[in-house]
Amino acid sequence: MNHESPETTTPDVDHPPAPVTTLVDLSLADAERIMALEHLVWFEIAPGVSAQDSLAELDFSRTRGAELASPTPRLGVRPQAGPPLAGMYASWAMAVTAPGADGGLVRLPMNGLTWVGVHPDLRRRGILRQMMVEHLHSAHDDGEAIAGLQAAEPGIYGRFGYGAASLDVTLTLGRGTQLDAGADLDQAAGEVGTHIVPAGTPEAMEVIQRAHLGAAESTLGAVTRTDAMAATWFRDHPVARGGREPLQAMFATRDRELSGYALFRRTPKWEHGVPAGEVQVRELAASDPASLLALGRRLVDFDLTSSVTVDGRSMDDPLLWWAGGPRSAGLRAGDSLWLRLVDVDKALTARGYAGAVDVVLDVVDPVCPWNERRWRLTAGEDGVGACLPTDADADVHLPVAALGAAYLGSRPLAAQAAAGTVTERRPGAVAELSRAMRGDIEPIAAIGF
Ligand SMILES: CC(=O)SCCNC(=O)CCNC(=O)[C@H](O)C(C)(C)COP(=O)(O)OP(=O)(O)OC[C@H]1O[C@@H](n2cnc3c(N)ncnc32)[C@H](O)[C@@H]1OP(=O)(O)O
Repeated sequence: MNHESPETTTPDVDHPPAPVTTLVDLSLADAERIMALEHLVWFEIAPGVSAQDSLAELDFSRTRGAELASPTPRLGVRPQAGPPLAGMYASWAMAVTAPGADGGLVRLPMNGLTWVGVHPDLRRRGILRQMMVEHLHSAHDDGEAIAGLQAAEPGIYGRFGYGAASLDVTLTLGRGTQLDAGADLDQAAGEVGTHIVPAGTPEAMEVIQRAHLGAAESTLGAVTRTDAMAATWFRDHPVARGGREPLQAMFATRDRELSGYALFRRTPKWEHGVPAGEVQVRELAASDPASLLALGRRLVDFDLTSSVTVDGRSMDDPLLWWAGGPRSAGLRAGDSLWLRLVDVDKALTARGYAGAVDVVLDVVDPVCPWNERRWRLTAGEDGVGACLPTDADADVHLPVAALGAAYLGSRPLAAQAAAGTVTERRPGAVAELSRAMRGDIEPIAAIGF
């Protein structure tokens, strides 16, 4: 599919004309110009990582580039294989765990956007907008009802209909932090075995992926990698990791069954002869609280270390409260997963509800106009939902981003109404919808992608 931006003819110094760009498929043959763009956009060159290794994670069936239709010759540029890229984006066929019917959870496909970048010479001239329109329209054509991303900057994606649906909570725990979980969990955690292996081998990567998918079944908000992504995700580049150790995997097992994993690195450090090594935990997930407790206890108990930083947690994470709460755990938080309902009806039918609901939604969505209409959302006491077009009067008027924000059961619509984003047209409708969409616990942060 090619979308072309309209050509502007009136010169305007403050608002330069939108460049005419064409969106094209990218392949490994474009490696040189992809890396040239990426280096300019991210100015973050990992030493020791080849272009081939960097690009191995991309799914080239879902990777697109923006080419200038008429590139002008540029002084000081050596000839390249093709015209330089004005921008690019890629996506992966991922999955997310959402609230299900009857108090359960449901795993749903999610189009995960990544590698978004526009050449600095061409920024703020509409190229991202062109790529986002194509991305969301392609997802619609391909039947992908839910799209997600992690935003490099928080101000970018709301205008494209994404809402921040989960928080990324980082905990910093001192070595030896007491994790007070109560006698029953203490006993259950005592029955969980843990062991450490280098994460970068094919054998370890296969087990990490199994543990990752297994834990996501019971973890609201969990975002998962495909098997293909997993095969390249944890390759370790000795030069790029600097003074830190190779990535390590810690596995939890109970009765020889895999029940959780942690991925971490330690950085050696000494202060006046006292060991002060730092542990950085990149991923931590378990299928049950006892396995999480067993992993957590080992992570805060490494010799020669003094602190452990754990990324990717939630406000309801047991680890946070076992450690004594936000002040004891040095809590910091930011936005994690941004969700976008590509097809409002399919996405709202796919998740479950906390109780009965019957509301007419008047959805505003200029980027995906097929959503911009009134929809009747119903669910019975069993929480099984259905969302169908209707001409009935609206009960709630809201932008599509508000539904993305509330989709994982966090960010209640009642709170969004209080903030002025959502408007009630029938008294009581916002509370009814808000309660039905609310989850029992806060979603976990997404993995980095
Ligand atoms: C999922 C991910 O991969 S997130 C990674 C995003 N990439 C980066 O941050 C890398 C560095 N930045 C860039 O490459 C570019 O500046 C981008 C991709 C952020 C923006 O690309 P541009 O082509 O300049 O955006 P474009 O001109 O299409 O702007 C579209 C809209 O977004 C707004 N916008 C663009 N960048 C930002 C920003 N960083 N913060 C807030 N608003 C922004 C524009 O003002 C414009 O708003 P409007 O349409 O409401 O008037």
